[in-house]
Amino acid sequence: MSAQTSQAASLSDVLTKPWNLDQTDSYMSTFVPLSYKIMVGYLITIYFGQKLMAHRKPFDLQNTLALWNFGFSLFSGIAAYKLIPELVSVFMKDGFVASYCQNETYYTDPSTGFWGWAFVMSKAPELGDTMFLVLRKKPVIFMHWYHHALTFVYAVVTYSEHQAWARWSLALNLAVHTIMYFYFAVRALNIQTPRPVAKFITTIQIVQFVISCYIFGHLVFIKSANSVPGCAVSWNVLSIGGLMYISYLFLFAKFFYKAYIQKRSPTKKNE
Ligand SMILES: CC(C)(COP(=O)(O)OP(=O)(O)OC[C@H]1O[C@@H](n2cnc3c(N)ncnc32)[C@H](O)[C@@H]1OP(=O)(O)O)[C@@H](O)C(=O)NCCC(=O)NCCSC(=O)CC(=O)O
Repeated sequence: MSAQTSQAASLSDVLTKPWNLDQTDSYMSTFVPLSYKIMVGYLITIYFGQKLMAHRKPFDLQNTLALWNFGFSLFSGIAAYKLIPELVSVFMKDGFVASYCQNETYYTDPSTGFWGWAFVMSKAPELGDTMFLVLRKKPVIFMHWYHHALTFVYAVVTYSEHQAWARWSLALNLAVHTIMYFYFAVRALNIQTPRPVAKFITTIQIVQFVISCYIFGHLVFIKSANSVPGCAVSWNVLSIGGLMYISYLFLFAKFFYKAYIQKRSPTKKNE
């Protein structure tokens, strides 16, 4: 094989050339290892960023943060609009199990393929959420940085391994994030919202993780018993994702208990 043909596709190839899964896979073959390095860089930046900010005044970034959050809310809304109809259509046509076992044209279709990939890639700039917390000298709770770091790497791996389950993961997360980022944008503008609004958002986050855990449990069973031949799921994703969703469910349930039952804000001081 010549050096030219073995060269991986670049980000601009994926963005500017017509959608081609082989090309995206080629790009992702370099992005997967890079995502682990980005995750480590992210954790180091939080650590040293907080140390650096310890003796400085917090930056006043209200408007930038509002714009940032509105941007993510809008992006999530558009991506949800592009991806959810495909989930509904597969669900109606082939049933619930098929919707997390069969890829169909999810990855090869130019619309769902691209928007699914765009969702995964958006997890990198989403790490910027934490930089706003650091620069504004707000507590960075364990649940926040753990969630951001792990979700990023997990999303990249899941997409790269063409998991049919991604269809659910993306639809759920995009729907929740459209509302959550809108809430954060409104809050960044210092607009007060009734407490039930936050409670509703935490609830839909928890519902998202309950559905994810249920599907994962079933996928473990399917994979172990090979009861659905050709089910597009790997042990790699089942093990990382399974542990991830169980831990998220636990952390968000604990957050719910603290914030809305004990009424002690978990984000106003470190846990
Ligand atoms: C209702 C929630 C969305 C938010 O609850 P909170 O108690 O944190 O809400 P709050 O209104 O008291 O305070 C929000 C504070 O966060 C600041 N803030 C603004 N934008 C933010 C952003 N993009 N990410 C994290 N924090 C942000 C606000 O300025 C405000 O600070 P101040 O008022 O002090 O100026 C909750 O369910 C939640 O997720 N809390 C965990 C915090 C978090 O980081 N969540 C996002 C990632 S989890 C996620 O994304 C799950 C998923 O995948 O669905």
